Amino acid sequence: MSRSPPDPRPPDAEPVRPNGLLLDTALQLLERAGHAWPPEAASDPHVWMQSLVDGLCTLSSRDPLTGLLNRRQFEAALEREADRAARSGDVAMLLLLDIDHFKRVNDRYGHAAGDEVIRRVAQALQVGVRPMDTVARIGGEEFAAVLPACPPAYGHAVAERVRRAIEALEIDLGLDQRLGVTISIGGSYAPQWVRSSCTLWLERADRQLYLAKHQGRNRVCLETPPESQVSAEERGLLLSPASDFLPDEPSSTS
Ligand SMILES: Nc1nc2c(ncn2[C@@H]2O[C@H](COP(=O)(O)OP(=O)(O)OP(=O)(O)O)[C@@H](O)[C@H]2O)c(=O)[nH]1
Repeated sequence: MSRSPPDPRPPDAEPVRPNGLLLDTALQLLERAGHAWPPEAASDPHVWMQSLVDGLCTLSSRDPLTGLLNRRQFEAALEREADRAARSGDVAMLLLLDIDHFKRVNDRYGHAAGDEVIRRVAQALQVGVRPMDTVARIGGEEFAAVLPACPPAYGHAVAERVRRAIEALEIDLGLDQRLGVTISIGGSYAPQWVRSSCTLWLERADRQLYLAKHQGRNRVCLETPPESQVSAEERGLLLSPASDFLPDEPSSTS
């Protein structure tokens, strides 16, 4: 006879009722976020459950204002990219982007206008990079992007393209009001062949962002890519098949 698993919660804890409070809360959250249920969800419980789970996953991984990834998910993506750069020797670039004088936008036009500016900047950033790049909103008016396979020869051009696209935005605030904003961008590269920490990678980009702000804003500052400390011979060893490292077969004539 099968027995139910032990309940680890204290004996006086409220029972978790799948159709009770928990579910109500989840449904309220989805409703507030404007979750779109597929029409079949009304008649098919599997579709309903899948849509519920998908909706909750989206809520926990995306920024509700812009739909971009949130900071937590971005850090996970950055970890994966740092690993890949260390293993493959691929050059990955990290960009940190911060809207200039954003406080003035809120103060002058109101918080709703500020939100609209954040949404439009997010859209411009998303379309300004490749589909393989990861873009996130990591703070109030701060964004980040990690761009795999982005060598220094292209890095500046890519960041400049994004900066110019945002500078060219004409943000419609209604009542015939149009607003332009600028953005400062700092960037750094993941060290190839060496597993560094994402914290250090972020700190280096943040230093460049500070420089961009300090030098007058509306500009791109990228660090000089770190010189690889790995020699060509070592790289060869890293890429060789594992069989190259097996000890030689003992000779039968010795
Ligand atoms: N509308 C809106 N404003 C936000 C949001 N999150 C943060 N902010 C505002 O963003 C502003 C950030 O201002 P600061 O950090 O002083 O920076 P700044 O005015 O952009 O100046 P610099 O970065 O130095 O160019 C603050 O006024 C915050 O209240 C949001 O989600 N919506």
